Amino acid sequence: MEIRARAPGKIILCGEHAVVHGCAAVAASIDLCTQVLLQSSQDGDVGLLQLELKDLNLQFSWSISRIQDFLPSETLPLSSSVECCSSDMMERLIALVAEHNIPEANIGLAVGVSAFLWLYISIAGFKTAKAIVTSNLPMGSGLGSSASFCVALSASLLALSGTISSASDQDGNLVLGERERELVNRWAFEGERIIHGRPSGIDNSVSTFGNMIMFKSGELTRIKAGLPLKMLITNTKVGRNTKALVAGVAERAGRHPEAMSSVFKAIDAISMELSTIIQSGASDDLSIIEKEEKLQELMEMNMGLLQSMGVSHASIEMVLQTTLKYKLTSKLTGAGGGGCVLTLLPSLLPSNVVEKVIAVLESHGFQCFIAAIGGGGVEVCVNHRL
Ligand SMILES: Nc1ncnc2c1ncn2[C@@H]1O[C@H](COP(=O)(O)OP(=O)(O)O)[C@@H](O)[C@H]1O
Ligand SMILES: C[C@@](O)(CCOP(=O)(O)O)CC(=O)O
Ligand SMILES: [Mg+2]
Repeated sequence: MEIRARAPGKIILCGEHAVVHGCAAVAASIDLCTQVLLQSSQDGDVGLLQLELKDLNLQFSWSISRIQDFLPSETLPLSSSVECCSSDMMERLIALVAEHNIPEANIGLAVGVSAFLWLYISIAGFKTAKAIVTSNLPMGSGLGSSASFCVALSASLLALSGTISSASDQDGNLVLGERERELVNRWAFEGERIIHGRPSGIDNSVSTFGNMIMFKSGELTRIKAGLPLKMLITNTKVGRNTKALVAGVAERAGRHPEAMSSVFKAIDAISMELSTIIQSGASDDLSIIEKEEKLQELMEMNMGLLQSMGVSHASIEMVLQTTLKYKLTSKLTGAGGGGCVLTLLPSLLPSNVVEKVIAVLESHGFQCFIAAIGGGGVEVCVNHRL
């Protein structure tokens, strides 16, 4: 049997970090994704669990009996009853991963590989298989590579275990119902927990369900954009780690509870207003230009509040200043501390201005692209004949 799953990355239009503290945030899927190819029963590889991270040219392999010796197996696999990874289990997973020498430059991968092992064993049990992962999402840049990795893995493993077994459409993709997507999402959240420490759940939700969502206290509301949105994404290429940044914000909130709670509350109000504007249709009293101006103002306010949380970075400030010279508004997206920055491209902006701003940003060593926003969520395709 061969299973393919693909899950999109995301941009957060408003509300990152505050969403971890129960406030509203707005996110949309983008057309960059992580793909997992899961091959069960490889000839000659019986008794092995293999993980190949193709883009990084890294391979991991464990004998199933070694994993069984290492992990308490009484309750596994769990597949339809989602459970979180205990701290004892986490320590064992880290020890299993540490048996492989991960290059120092990729050391952040250790938690991703631990999440793989946890999801694999919890959902599929001790089966022989090989997972080949590819992604065109920059890793650790704020575009939700961790969530799309966990969503694609969870979906493929739930299909392998037979827990999700819907009919296929004409392209061979499983037609996933709401409950099946919900199960994928819950497992992916447990994977995100291993990578992020304290995720809000917004990234795995938008990767699972796609399109545009508002997310608050674990509740997802779908948003139908009535306004065409075009965003330039600038990757500063400054590496950072979501777990550390989220923990830093929590520590600041611990030191200044009243002030930080006001910051979070302001962001909540900004997210609500932003989602109302995005959803308003063409028949609304305000013209598209007026709506875009409001969005720019809200993005600017959100960025100011993110600065007050301590998650900006010199590279992000450089993008803000550069785009401001062209009267364009930008804000960081994701956890900040480097990573990616969004710039709203208003509908009447001449294309030569976009070209000029991209040229200046790229001359600083940044990488710019325009991603399509709001495509579908996770897709799974099962081939029983292989
Ligand atoms: N394709 C992948 N293979 C293995 N691990 C991955 C992959 N994509 C993401 N990860 C894990 O997620 C981490 C990056 O997640 P994070 O810091 O949340 O940034 P982001 O989600 O914005 O890309 C990586 O260090 C790695 O542990
Ligand atoms: C900072 C946060 O709001 C988003 C993190 O996104 P990313 O991992 O940087 O793509 C954390 C979360 O919501 O779990
Ligand atoms: Mg992440």
